[in-house]
Amino acid sequence: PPKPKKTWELNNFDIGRLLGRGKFGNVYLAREKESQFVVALKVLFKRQIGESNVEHQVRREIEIQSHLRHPHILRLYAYFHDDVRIYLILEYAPQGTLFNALQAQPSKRFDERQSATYIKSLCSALLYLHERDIIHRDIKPENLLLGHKGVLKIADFGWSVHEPNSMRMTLCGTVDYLPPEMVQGKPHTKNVDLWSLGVLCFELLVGHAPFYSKNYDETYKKILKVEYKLPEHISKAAAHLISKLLVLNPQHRLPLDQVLVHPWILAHTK
Ligand SMILES: Clc1cnc2c(Nc3ccc(N4CCOCC4)cc3)nc(-c3cccnc3)cn12
Repeated sequence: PPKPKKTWELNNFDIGRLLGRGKFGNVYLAREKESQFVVALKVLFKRQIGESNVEHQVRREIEIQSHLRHPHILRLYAYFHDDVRIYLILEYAPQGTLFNALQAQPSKRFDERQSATYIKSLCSALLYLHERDIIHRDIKPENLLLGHKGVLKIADFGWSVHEPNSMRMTLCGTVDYLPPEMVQGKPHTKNVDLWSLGVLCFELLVGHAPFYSKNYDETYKKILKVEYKLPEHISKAAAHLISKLLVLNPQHRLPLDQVLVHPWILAHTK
């Protein structure tokens, strides 16, 4: 990876194809000219950031992300800016988003082995983040990338990027993953990640989110009532784990270290 130079600039890179579009800017494939090292270059427009009043969030997210080192967290190598844009030099994930991979499945879902492998990887990344009091990583398929050999990487900076054609993005992103306490605007703790983990586990195995419905209000109602139905094909062990994560009271959700040793995870991962 590019060694931390004192400053980087745009002409240090050859810019390749568009990888994805975001609310604040786009992500491009890029290659550092000297080292020929391939990266993803995320371009954020200062004006949009200013207008949305998220400068402090961008700064905080960059500060956090640049210090994280974990096999299931996408690296932020460095960043630079000009008068119009902020550029993030990120690890390139060669197999794209989990959202894309899910869509590419003929059945639109993963089998138990693949799903449990993703959930286990995510669990270890979340443990690493929670140990550093970092929460709310906004885990959903759009924000999870697949690296070399399909290894899962949390890739979010607090705002999601989405496929040019992903239907699910709304003005503030999909609400499918919001836990009850956030739907009700209560302060959120790191247990929000346990809820989102349960939503993701459901979506990987079933092919759609548990509280998915035609509009926000319907979804909110279902979330607050924890109203979801599991299809027949879901195993008892998977159903049990999901039921221990999609719990209204944040304190009663299964802690990450217990998720890692849940029978469903142990049965389907090596
Ligand atoms: Cl940050 C970051 C690092 N690497 C990526 C990446 N990598 C990536 C690889 C491969 C393919 N393709 C593989 C063949 O089929 C077509 C897609 C796409 C993206 N994508 C996104 C992104 C973001 C938003 C929407 N969609 C993709 C963000 N990334």
